[in-house]
Amino acid sequence: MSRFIISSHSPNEEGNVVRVTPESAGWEYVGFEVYALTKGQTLRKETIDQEACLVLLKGKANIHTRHERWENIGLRMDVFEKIPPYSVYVPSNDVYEVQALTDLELAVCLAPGKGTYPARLIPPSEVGVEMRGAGNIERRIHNILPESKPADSLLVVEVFTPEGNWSSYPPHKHDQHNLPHESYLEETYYHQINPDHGFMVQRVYTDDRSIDETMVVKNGDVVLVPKGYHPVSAPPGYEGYYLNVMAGPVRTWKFRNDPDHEWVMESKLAAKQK
Ligand SMILES: O=C[C@H](O)[C@@H](O)[C@H](O)CC(=O)O
Repeated sequence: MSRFIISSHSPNEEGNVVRVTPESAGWEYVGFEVYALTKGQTLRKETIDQEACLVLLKGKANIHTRHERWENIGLRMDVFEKIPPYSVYVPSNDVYEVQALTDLELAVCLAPGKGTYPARLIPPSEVGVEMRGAGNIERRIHNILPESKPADSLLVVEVFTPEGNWSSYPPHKHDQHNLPHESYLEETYYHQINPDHGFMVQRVYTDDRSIDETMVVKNGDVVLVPKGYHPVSAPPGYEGYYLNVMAGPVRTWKFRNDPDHEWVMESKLAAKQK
């Protein structure tokens, strides 16, 4: 098993099925958790020194923070409905309580917080939707918490890769603090697959090939991307979903394509124009 794959497990007593901390990942910024809560179950956490983006992957909930409450939020009952999710942004030094109104799958995206912004609801209407690429590198993007929306560190996005297509392609990286050309962002991929017995292929590799791992990813796996390029491929018959969390010293997404392969994007876009 690759050192970059963290597999989900059955829910523990608080419903947690996977947890990545900066310490467990061996990096500084990104944390990530997924909870599978049954109807009526409650999860309560303090954010302390981290900001959080609570993404309702599927199901409905009441969510309260220290000063705010949102009742009966949630729309999709499966990520592959491909409708943008409800999310809640919670700053550091706050607390959140999630009451599951249905069986609920909740992603908790974490990064260092300074308490700059108040807790807020991010409804589906505020999630930017775009189709990126063309042909067999076209994919659907839901920009849940992009750098155009306020947060201290977090960037959160979800991606749908059609069967037989590639995403995060041409391969790109963001592992150098070299603005304005490139930003240093740690990244997690939380994968789901439809149908769920399928697999995805993800490669993580660096220019010097000091890292070069090609992984078979199962439903519910988290892939850590500490550095390097990180393309994803969906085999025929299997649609891929992943939720990305990114964070680093500066909250901006400036990536560099692998120069060997960046011609592919222009080629596919040109072919689409014909
Ligand atoms: O750096 C961002 C992540 O790799 C993905 O969100 C990627 O950009 C998704 C895509 O372009 O297919």
